[in-house]
Amino acid sequence: MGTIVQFENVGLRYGHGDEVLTDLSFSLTAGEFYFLTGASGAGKTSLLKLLYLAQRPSRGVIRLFGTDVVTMPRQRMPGFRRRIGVVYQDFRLVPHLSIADNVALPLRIAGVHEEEVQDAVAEMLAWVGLAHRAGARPPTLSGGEQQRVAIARAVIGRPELLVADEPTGNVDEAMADRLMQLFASLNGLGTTMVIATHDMHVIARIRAAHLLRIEGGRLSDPTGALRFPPRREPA
Ligand SMILES: Nc1ncnc2c1ncn2[C@@H]1O[C@H](COP(=O)(O)OP(=O)(O)OP(=O)(O)O)[C@@H](O)[C@H]1O
Repeated sequence: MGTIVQFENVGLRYGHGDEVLTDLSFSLTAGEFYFLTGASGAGKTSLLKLLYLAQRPSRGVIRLFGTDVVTMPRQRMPGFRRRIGVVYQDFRLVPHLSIADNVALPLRIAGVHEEEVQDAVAEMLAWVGLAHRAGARPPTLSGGEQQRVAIARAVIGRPELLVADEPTGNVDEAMADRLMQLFASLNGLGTTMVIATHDMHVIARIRAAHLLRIEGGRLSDPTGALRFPPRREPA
């Protein structure tokens, strides 16, 4: 498996403040499962934003799918973003669209045939336990339900890279287990996973996953995934 993400001496500061991410140099291997942990404010969301191209670094090089995305012309960004599924911490659902239409968005943008879209949306909504709410608008859902819609939308297009920010933060343990099964299946189909979470129960669900930890804007690597060839164990 090749390298899907490569950071070289990356730093990030917001405005004129101190660097919130410092000297990040690592690469992620395609097809692997990574958890990102760290205390509140350590820089997890900032690192994920760099990964899904919502933020440019203040210094350093980031290569995604083999291309330097820092110097890449802006007009190429949307093509790259379509290869990445994102579960945002604040969900970012489109409030005036039904849940089914929110989940369908990535497939419609990709020009998938409508019949196929309908089947895939029905399957995804059933998986996240929201088939009965398909016609509802996001503002009428609970936080946990909105989170499940956001996950369904992020995974439906089988992205090459899935980036998720605390994706089980608003659901109970049984649903968290179910969502982790969904992530494991997607990973089994070849998607590289990067999931920020505080939840050790969730981390324990994926035995083959690598753990990355951010402390004070610096990355450490308790499982050695970044220094040695990745382990491959059954999930
Ligand atoms: N848009 C911004 N402007 C200025 N500072 C920011 C901005 N976003 C984040 N920060 C600062 O960057 C640091 C890292 O924040 P970040 O959101 O990446 O942490 P986190 O590990 O995701 O935290 P949490 O677990 O609470 O979501 C914090 O000190 C935060 O205040």
